[in-house]
Amino acid sequence: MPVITTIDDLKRLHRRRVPKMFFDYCESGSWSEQTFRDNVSDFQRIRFRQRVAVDMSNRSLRSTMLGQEVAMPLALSPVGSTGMQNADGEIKAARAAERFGVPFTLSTMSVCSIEDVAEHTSAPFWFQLYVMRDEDFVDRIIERAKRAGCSALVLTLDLQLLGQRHKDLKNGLSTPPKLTPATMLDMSRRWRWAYGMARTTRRSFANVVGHTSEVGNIADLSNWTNRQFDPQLDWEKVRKLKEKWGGKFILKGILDPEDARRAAEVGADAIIVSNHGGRQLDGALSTIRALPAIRRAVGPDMPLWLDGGIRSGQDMLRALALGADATMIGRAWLYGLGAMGEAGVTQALEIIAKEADFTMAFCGRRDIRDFDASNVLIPKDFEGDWLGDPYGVPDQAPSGSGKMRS
Ligand SMILES: Cc1cc2nc3c(=O)[nH]c(=O)nc-3n(C[C@H](O)[C@H](O)[C@H](O)COP(=O)(O)O)c2cc1C
Ligand SMILES: O=C(O)C(=O)c1ccccc1
Repeated sequence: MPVITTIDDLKRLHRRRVPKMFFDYCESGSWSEQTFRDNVSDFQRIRFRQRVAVDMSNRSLRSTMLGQEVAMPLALSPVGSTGMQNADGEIKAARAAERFGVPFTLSTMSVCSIEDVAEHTSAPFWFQLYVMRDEDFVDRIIERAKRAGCSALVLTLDLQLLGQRHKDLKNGLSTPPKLTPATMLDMSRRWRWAYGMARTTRRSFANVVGHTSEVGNIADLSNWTNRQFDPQLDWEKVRKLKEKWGGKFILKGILDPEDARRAAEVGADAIIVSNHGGRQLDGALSTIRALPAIRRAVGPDMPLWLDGGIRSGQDMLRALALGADATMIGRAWLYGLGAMGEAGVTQALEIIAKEADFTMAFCGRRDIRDFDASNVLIPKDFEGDWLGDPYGVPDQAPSGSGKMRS
């Protein structure tokens, strides 16, 4: 058993313990994967300002998201098919998040159902909705999320079509997975994973199966879901869904300042700046580079959460410094889950918290809520210099001038 001290260590163990088909599913971006890579590498360009001889005792990572107290300003992003990375994965991840004190988001495309996760946790979680063509499906799943006590609806806007990921196509990834002699051999070699999957009955998209008469009878669930993603989603539908839900309403998948303004106009309680982890529009900006202009577009008071590319506590701080109020992680917790189940998700959260805590201290901050643009150095060309620039880069560099978001 290797010593685990970083998110990368968890990823290596995930790769070893989970069938290649599912590891690849987690680790892919669309097409050339440029945006997937940029999401991670653009963070590295932001440097910290080391400060000394500042009292570093009594530090706090605590913050709030939608008025809810959180152990650190970070939530678990929704990840479809989580229960295929590790048996009962959604329940394990939700429990790890609850124990740690950060929100968990359950994907529409989950293996464990909404009710099943609610039964195995006590803190309310958030439900992520994919808008499907079948309105009856959408109505009923919203009702189920309400009944299960979900405390916020996260509406994902960047998947009206499913992005093309070469690895998944080459691996023949589908639900249920295609079982060839090669994939079966691979699965049997990952004995921990296989043992877990053999013991559980949770092996398909439980939120969807049995929900309409169509699903449950068909052999290839993937086909049904891919056909169901709604290409006609528009802002009017978004507004109606907000009304239908009637509770805290979060919009996920915003990457453009114009769309961020629209999201604020329809009354989103929070906006998640996201490009779906580089899995949808390849060649789009990384989320950390898109963030400052989005903050300028929506003003200081709109809750903005950055999602995409976060692999350390340092990245979480960088996002806060560039204008986010909080952050979301996808793969970072999924690596933990694939590597070691619930304990792995907990370890991912502990790694991030520890890195953030030390980095904050070295920068002369004791309270994460005070970490801001004055704590980092941003390269002059960071926001780019694009032709016909909708991102409106200001002449004045934000660093050193106090909070970028105020
Ligand atoms: C394997 C995988 C499955 C995902 N499934 C969903 C999903 O069902 N719903 C959703 O809104 N986003 C989904 N996403 C996107 C994540 O919520 C999140 O935006 C992304 O992972 C953030 O990037 P990061 O992995 O670099 O943290 C998925 C991402 C991955 C890697
Ligand atoms: O893979 C994804 O990114 C995703 O969101 C999804 C789409 C369909 C089924 C499961 C997850």
